[in-house]
Amino acid sequence: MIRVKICGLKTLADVQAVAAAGAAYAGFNFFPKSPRYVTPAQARELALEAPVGLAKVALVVDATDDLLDTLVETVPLDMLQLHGHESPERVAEVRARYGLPVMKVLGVAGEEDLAQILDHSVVADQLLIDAKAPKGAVLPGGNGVSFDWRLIAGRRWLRPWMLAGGLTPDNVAEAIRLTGASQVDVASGVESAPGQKDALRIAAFVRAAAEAAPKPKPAFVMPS
Ligand SMILES: O=C(O)c1ccccc1N[C@@H]1O[C@H](COP(=O)(O)O)[C@@H](O)[C@H]1O
Repeated sequence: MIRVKICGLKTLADVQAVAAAGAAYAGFNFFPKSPRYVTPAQARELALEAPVGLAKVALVVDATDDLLDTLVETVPLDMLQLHGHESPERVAEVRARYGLPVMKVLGVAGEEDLAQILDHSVVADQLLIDAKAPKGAVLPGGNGVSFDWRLIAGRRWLRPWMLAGGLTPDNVAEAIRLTGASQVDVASGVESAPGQKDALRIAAFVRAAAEAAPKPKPAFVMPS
């Protein structure tokens, strides 16, 4: 089974579309420059509407303890997604301070970016392997940019991981087959305009990911 995270939900209709499609994670974005930004109070209202079983993830970028304190006190959360330049030491600190699972995002553009994944896999609960943001981009993620998936084909890490970066309903199946990902994350690829989620694209994305899941091998039957 492929677990899908839809990131950057802003409305109740978004939460309903994500739940109806069968996604596993709903992401709320607390990076103020993002077109997907929500305030802690808005996220609280949305998170309270999420059905049981839909994990609520807070996306933050180099967040201060003050922001994290506010989020954890305001929003019922299941996971923190650290999408900035957080060091392994900071990841460990956040984990210890809040007692929530932490997913650390690592940006990949080339082979040289793979070592950092190993460093973080010792401390994070999950890893999110995303494309590195293009030079000069305002957003550190959510740019609809992919990396060369062959760089991580067949690789395994110590922790559960997700693939992100430029995924869409049209390419997610190929991305899963090439990388062996069992979890995928998308923001812009299921939108009709920046920050505007599209329920049909969300459903198509989750369906395409599910169809790409490796099929269980039939049991071997001894010929008589
Ligand atoms: O989506 C954003 O606006 C965003 C802002 C700041 C950091 C991360 C952000 N999004 C994350 O990036 C991945 C990939 O996005 P995309 O699918 O390529 O648009 C996304 O899944 C979010 O976790």
